[in-house]
Amino acid sequence: MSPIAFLKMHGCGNDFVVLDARRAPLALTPAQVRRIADRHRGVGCDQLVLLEPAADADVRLRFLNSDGSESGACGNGTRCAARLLFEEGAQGPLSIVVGERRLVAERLADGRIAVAMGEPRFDWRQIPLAEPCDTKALPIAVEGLPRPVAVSMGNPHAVFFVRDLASLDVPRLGALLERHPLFPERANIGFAQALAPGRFRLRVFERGAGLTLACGSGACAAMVAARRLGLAGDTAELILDGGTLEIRWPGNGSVVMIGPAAQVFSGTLDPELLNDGAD
Ligand SMILES: N[C@@H](CCC[C@H](N)C(=O)O)C(=O)O
Repeated sequence: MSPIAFLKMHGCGNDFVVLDARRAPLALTPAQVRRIADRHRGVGCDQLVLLEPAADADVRLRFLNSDGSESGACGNGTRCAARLLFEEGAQGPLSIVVGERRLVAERLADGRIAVAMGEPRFDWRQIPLAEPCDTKALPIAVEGLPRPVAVSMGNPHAVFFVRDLASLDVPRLGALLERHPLFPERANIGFAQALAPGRFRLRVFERGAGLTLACGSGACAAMVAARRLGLAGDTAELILDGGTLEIRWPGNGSVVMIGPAAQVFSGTLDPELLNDGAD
C-alpha cells in the first residue's frame, strides 16, 4: 500500500485526522482507525474525517471515532472539512452530505465557519432509545443528577443540566452513561450549566472517543435541549473546554453552529501503520 496523505485539523480542540478519498476510495478497518487515532503509536485524534465524492453535493463526509465506530454527525469535523474546501477555492455556500442529511456551510467575514446542521430529532425511535419515553426527561436516575434531555443531531445525545459542573467527575459519569441500557447505539453524554441568559458551560463525554475538548453536535444538542426546557432563547453561546461555539435555533428547522476551524500540520501515514498484522 502506498503512503496516504493526511491533514491534522481541530475545531475548539476537538482534533481530527482528515483523509481525502474524493479521487481514490479508501476503506479502513476499525483496527486501522484505532491505530491512526492512537496518541502514542499513531497520529492521534478524537475522530477521523473521510472526504468522499458526492454526485449532487460538494462533498460527502464520514466520521470515525477513535474506537473505530462510525457516527452520523460531527459538528467540529464538518467545520474543518468545510474550511479545507474553502482553502481549496470553493465558493460558499457548500453543500455537504452526511449520511441521509444535507448540511450547508459558509465562511463568515471573521473567518469562522457556520454550518446548518439539519433538524434536531426528538422521537425516541430517532434518538434511538430502547423504549418509548419522554425525551425531555429520560428515566435515568444516577447519583442525584437531574433527568437528561435526549436529542438526535444525526447522532444520539443526552444532556444533563446541572448546577455545578466543576464538581462533577465527567469522565467517570460519562463512561457509565454512554453505555446505559436506554441507549442501544450508546450516546454522547453532555453536562451543561447555565451561566447567564444565553450562556452555558458544557462538557461532553463523546461516544467512541471519551471526554473531548469540544463537541459541535453536543453543543447543538445542548442548545436545543435548553430551548425545549425554556432555558434558552433563539441563540446561545456554549463554552466548551477548548473554545466557544455559537448556536442558533429558533425552535424549528435547521440548527446553525458557528465556530473556528484550524489546520495544524500535514503528513503521510506510513503503510506499516495500516498493516492489519501490526497490532
Ligand atoms: N466531535 C463530534 C462528534 C463526533 C461523533 C460522536 N462521538 C458520536 O459517536 O456520535 C462533534 O463535534 O460533533
